[in-house]
Amino acid sequence: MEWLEITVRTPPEGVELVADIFQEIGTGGVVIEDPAVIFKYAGATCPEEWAVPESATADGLPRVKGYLPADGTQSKRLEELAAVLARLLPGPASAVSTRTVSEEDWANAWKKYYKPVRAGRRLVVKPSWEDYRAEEGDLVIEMDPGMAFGSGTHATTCLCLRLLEKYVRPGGTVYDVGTGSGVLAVAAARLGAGRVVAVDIDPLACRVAAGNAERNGVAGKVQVVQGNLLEKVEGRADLVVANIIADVIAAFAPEAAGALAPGGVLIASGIIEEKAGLVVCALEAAGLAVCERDEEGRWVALAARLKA
Ligand SMILES: C[S@@+](CC[C@H](N)C(=O)[O-])C[C@H]1O[C@@H](n2cnc3c(N)ncnc32)[C@H](O)[C@@H]1O
Repeated sequence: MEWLEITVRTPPEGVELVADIFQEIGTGGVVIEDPAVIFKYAGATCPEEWAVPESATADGLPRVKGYLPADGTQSKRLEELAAVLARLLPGPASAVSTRTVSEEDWANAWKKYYKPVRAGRRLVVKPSWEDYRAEEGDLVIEMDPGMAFGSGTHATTCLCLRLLEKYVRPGGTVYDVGTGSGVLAVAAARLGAGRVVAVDIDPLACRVAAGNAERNGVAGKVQVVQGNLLEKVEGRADLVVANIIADVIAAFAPEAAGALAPGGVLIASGIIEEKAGLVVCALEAAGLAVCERDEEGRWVALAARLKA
């Protein structure tokens, strides 16, 4: 099915009005891209996590987008929109542009950029729809991340996979906190962990993670739990891995330390380099000694052992 994407650039005070007009001409939901909001949140967390197209912030003006089915009635409704806009928001400040998007392309566009990636010495993460000829010794993990984070290609995930190769012990228990697609939980199980608990706060991620555990033949080892950090998980693990963001990791350090068996290891990722010091301090305060630091670009991952 094809859709007409209508974009109206407007001064901030026009955003609500344009959104109302879209509702009136029957676009259903609207998308608002407001540079002020984007910068507020991107600045407060870290810009690398926000894949914001440059066009969305180029002139500092908000954009309101609505979608109409490209079914032959769209020209009439576009005319209505132009007439109402001219009346209510006169002047060059509000500009309308359109493009046709196909639902199929839209839902699947990301797939063409997702190719098998090697992380570490043995692990290879491959999309479920791609062929890959495994080399001797490869541990191939098949992923379909859907809408969940964790295709395996992000630097923060690769860092975790590399550290998992070093720290997973055969038969050990692993907690994967913020499992997303389940990529790290599946990797831990394939690397020989005896039991893996994969937790995510997002129910959609939990469904995707369970599907990926099944796809990789490790559903019997991987228990998926929906919950906040380790609130719903009892007992101790030999390894806890958490790829979230620096502030969450720092706050989570005492809970992680409490969930580790003596000598157990926390692998923490999703840490932008400016915040690595803050995380190291939090880990040490929680009784964890940093034993390894790995980096990719501006991302840092840490392995820290619970002091005996
Ligand atoms: C950056 S993704 C990591 C996904 C995957 N583990 C990977 O390494 O590619 C972070 C995940 O943490 C989850 N998350 C964020 N805050 C959480 C919390 N307080 N408790 C559990 N999961 C959380 C998010 O829903 C998201 O799926």
